[in-house]
Amino acid sequence: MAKVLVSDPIDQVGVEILSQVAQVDVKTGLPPEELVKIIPEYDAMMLRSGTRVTKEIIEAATQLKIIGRAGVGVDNIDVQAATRQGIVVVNSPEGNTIAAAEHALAMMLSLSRHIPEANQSVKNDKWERKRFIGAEVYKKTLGVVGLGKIGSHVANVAKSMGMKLLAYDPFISKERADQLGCTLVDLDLLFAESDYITLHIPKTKETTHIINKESLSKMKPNARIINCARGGTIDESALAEAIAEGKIAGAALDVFEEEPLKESKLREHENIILTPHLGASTAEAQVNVAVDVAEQIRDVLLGLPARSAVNIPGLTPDVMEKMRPYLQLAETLGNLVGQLAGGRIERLTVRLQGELASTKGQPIVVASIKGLLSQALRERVNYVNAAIEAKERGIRIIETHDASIRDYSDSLHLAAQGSLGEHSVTGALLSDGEIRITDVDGFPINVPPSNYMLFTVHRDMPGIIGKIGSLLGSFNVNIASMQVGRKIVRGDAVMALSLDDPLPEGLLNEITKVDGIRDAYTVKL
Ligand SMILES: NC(=O)c1ccc[n+]([C@@H]2O[C@H](COP(=O)([O-])OP(=O)(O)OC[C@H]3O[C@@H](n4cnc5c(N)ncnc54)[C@H](O)[C@@H]3O)[C@@H](O)[C@H]2O)c1
Ligand SMILES: O=C(O)[C@H](O)COP(=O)(O)O
Repeated sequence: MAKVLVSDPIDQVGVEILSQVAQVDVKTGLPPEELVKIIPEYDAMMLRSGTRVTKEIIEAATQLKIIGRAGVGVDNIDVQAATRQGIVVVNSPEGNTIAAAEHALAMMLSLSRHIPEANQSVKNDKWERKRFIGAEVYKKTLGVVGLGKIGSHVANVAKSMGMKLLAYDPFISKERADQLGCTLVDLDLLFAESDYITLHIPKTKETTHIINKESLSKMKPNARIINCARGGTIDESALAEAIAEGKIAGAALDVFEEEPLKESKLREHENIILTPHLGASTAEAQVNVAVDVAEQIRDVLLGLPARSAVNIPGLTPDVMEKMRPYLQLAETLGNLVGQLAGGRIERLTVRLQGELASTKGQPIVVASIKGLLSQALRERVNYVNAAIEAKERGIRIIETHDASIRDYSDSLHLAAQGSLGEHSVTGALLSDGEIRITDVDGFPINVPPSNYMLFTVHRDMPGIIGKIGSLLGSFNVNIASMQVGRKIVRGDAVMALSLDDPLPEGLLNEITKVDGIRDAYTVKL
């Protein structure tokens, strides 16, 4: 039975789903060295932001097939290392959207009305009504940085509270911003005009310290900042300083450069509200993310695709289901052309032909690469790491689309340029989904792929087919089917044989010695 390690607290419903297919061990708060020690036993891992899945842990994870993040952010996982090792990383992109948005809104209102301090004051037996004069958000300007799922929900609610909305998100269209009632502006204008600034961005190179000493100096003295997105997007010491000097009015932070928060000046100011990364911590969100991710882990352990894999973009279950026959075709052709080309492959061209040309090529390209590398890497190559493995081997991938119809309404053409020369193959699907190899090196044929195949390039002359047949017979190799493709009579031709048995050692060499044979290749599909 498969084994799943749950290394952060998740809702019990997730554990129940995983238990349908696996032994589930819930071991939270393990130090990294302990994780490195135990991870080789596990097929899957499920976590939240509390576990750092480092390169060392991934390299020790020899059985691991999937890492499930019960939440959105995967910045605590070395996704690159996982991808290289063919481990799928999945998350729950929407399970905690509402929880995080509501936390940001709660932070904004708490800041405006001094709720945490007022609460503390009453609990300390005081009644300080004058001390806690607040500010209304009605008719104030909210600057939303990052207008994705959470930013959009915050904008929607803020609009209904009568706020004016500015937004900065270089990847969002004006139409989308208009729909949400937001005016898209540049960052400097957003900083200068906003009374409240809320961050809903991932931490990237561009967003690291997007709020810093300089941007803080552009803000209004009454500006209040909310960060329920990611630590590191704000320069915390610059923020503490700006608030201490009265340059801005306050901040509410749920996420920090280092978590848990260590010694920090942020703790010193009354008008800074701090929560311990609680954005996703609602009962509802925890059920949503646990179900979403546990189901994906269960599916992957059952050999099914995951719906939100962050490192197999575009290969959702829908796409996999619809494209399955074409992915199989691409893998078969990739495997075939890789073996025909032999040696070191330098370039793979994938051409989607006929009606297939209108399809998104990426899944087919990935499947072609997987097939191409399968002889060298066996089960180590999968949809997750195929592209990265090709890149690391210096294989240039070219994807082209050609809508002109040939013999089949749609077909796939692969050409591999290698250290030993260039070879190409074309294949198509019959109406029942069966694969046909329809062309090898420009010679038309029509053969189904089979486990053991022999391809020869020879002079089209009498007797040659008989000689090959007798030679195979003398080695007790049974021919299941045979086809010859030629362009002109008595010119060059290609022979494709499907064999019931593998070629015995030395036979290929004998075949190449037959008069008229130019080349011979054995292939195992
Ligand atoms: N505090 C929490 O507990 C909690 C909970 C959930 C999500 N989050 C975090 O909130 C953030 C937003 O999550 P989401 O689900 O809305 O993600 P999302 O992907 O839907 O939205 C992110 C938006 O940021 C935009 N963006 C990217 N780079 C940008 C840049 N340089 N400048 C401006 N905008 C940029 C993107 O275009 C996108 O629209 C993530 O970092 C996520 O990890 C935190
Ligand atoms: O990225 C996320 O989903 C949030 O940061 C939530 O993190 P958590 O699952 O550790 O609460």
